[in-house]
Amino acid sequence: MTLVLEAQHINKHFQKPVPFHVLKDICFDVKKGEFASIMGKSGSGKSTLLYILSTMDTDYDGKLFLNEHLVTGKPSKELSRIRNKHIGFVFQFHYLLSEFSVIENVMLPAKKLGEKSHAEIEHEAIKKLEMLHIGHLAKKRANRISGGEKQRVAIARALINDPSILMGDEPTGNLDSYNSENVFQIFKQLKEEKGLSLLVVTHDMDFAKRTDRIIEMEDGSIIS
Ligand SMILES: Nc1ncnc2c1ncn2[C@@H]1O[C@H](COP(=O)(O)OP(=O)(O)OP(=O)(O)O)[C@@H](O)[C@H]1O
Repeated sequence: MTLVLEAQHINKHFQKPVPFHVLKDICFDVKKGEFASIMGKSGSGKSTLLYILSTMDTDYDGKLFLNEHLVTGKPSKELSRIRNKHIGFVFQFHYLLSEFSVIENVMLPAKKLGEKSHAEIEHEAIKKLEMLHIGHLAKKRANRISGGEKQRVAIARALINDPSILMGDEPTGNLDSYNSENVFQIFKQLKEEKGLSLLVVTHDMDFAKRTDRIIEMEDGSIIS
């Protein structure tokens, strides 16, 4: 079975304010089409791990593979390109550019990648927005839509380059139960219909128990 993501013996230390071994020999993988969640108490190292797995943090020991290629040690420019093309990221806060329209926000990562024409990117962005049932919001300014709609726009933006894996750091943490369920159903649909792999840090047990696998962390280690 194809491994989309593989972490081998990831260790990380913070030096300040005091030396601290924050991630201890983390080993796991995410298979193609798998929807996994990471749970654990506050401070157990979930976000620190996710930032390494998403290639945003390169200061660690161990090896990280994406689509079975080693990404550890690659130069930052190459990593940035790999990240933009292969990893979609959804945060607790949507980080949309409020002065831009919804569709402009969604198009940005594809513009940055620079592999398609403006018209092709626009067409893709409309498709993504329609898939998430927010096609009618395309021309609206990003600060003129609701919180739940903003998170769906952030998901459309994360999907614009057709990534291999979608990662989320508390993607429903700022949403009410209706919109949280909506996001869960979108993720499930992406897995089932597109074969997308998903890895989501969450505190929401109701969310996590419906994913394929819960990776539980405690004090910087995976305990189950
Ligand atoms: N830049 C940093 N320097 C030093 N220590 C840090 C730094 N960032 C995080 N930590 C510490 O590392 C530990 C893990 O933090 P992390 O944010 O990964 O936990 P978490 O499991 O995601 O927590 P939460 O659920 O509250 O978001 C915590 O003890 C935190 O205080």
